[in-house]
Amino acid sequence: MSKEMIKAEHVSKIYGLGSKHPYQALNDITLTINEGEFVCIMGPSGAGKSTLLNVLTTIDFPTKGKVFIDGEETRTLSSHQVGQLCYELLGFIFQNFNLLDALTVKENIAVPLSLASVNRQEIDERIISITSKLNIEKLLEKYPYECSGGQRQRIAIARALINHPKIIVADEPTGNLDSANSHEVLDFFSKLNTEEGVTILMVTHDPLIASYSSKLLYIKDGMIEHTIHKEALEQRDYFYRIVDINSNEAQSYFMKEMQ
Ligand SMILES: Nc1ncnc2c1ncn2[C@@H]1O[C@H](COP(=O)(O)OP(=O)(O)OP(=O)(O)O)[C@@H](O)[C@H]1O
Repeated sequence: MSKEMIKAEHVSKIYGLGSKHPYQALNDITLTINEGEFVCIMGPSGAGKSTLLNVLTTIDFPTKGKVFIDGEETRTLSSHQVGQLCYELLGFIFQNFNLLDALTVKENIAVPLSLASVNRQEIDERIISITSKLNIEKLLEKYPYECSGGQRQRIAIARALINHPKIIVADEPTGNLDSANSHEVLDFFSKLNTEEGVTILMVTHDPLIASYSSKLLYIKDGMIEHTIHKEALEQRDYFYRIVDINSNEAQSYFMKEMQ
């Protein structure tokens, strides 16, 4: 049986609880993400995609319900333990890259290891290995603002992977890239997933990007509306199913708005 990497039990998230205008962003979500799955979260703007990603990965915590990462219930951990869990298991990649312009590319990539007091030689070896895989080994002494968007995204990916995470967490990771760069990044993620068994959890708006996943969670109004498994489907047929769900949902939204 596959190992459960992330599990959510009856998770709800209410922003501004106790304020005049509380907002329920997630409503009673239960799900499991097994080791080696590549899960995409899709849904309309404001549906709760980023909130779900954040709550599943310790960036935020549920108002109600429980989240487990590798069997640990996140709410019960101290902030030190959360930091340790993130370092050992999770690699984060965001749309806006979150690179530090005052540091060189090499220093940016080394940040997670420097924070964990890994020795210099080990840091250098890991940087050489990951940057050559991502074809950015010539950029190490540059600063992020001297690099292109595609290069910056690869630097952010290198930083996320430098601690050999078991789970990659990505929120619109290709949102700022052109389609050639997006597909290069997705091919890289796919390889990590199929060849190294890295679990991937990703938010995207793009059905073509989502068609690289093995499971799609379509969320609407803070609830999981559809779950689709790729299983034996060809990527093309899986893509069409994802497109169908998105367009059916867009159509019913339009009909509701027009009434
Ligand atoms: N810190 C916050 N305080 C109050 N409400 C919030 C907060 N963060 C998000 N929300 C609200 O929660 C809902 C879900 O937000 P979320 O960012 O998860 O949506 P999303 O599906 O990722 O949207 P998008 O595709 O537009 O990025 C939205 O209505 C948003 O306005």
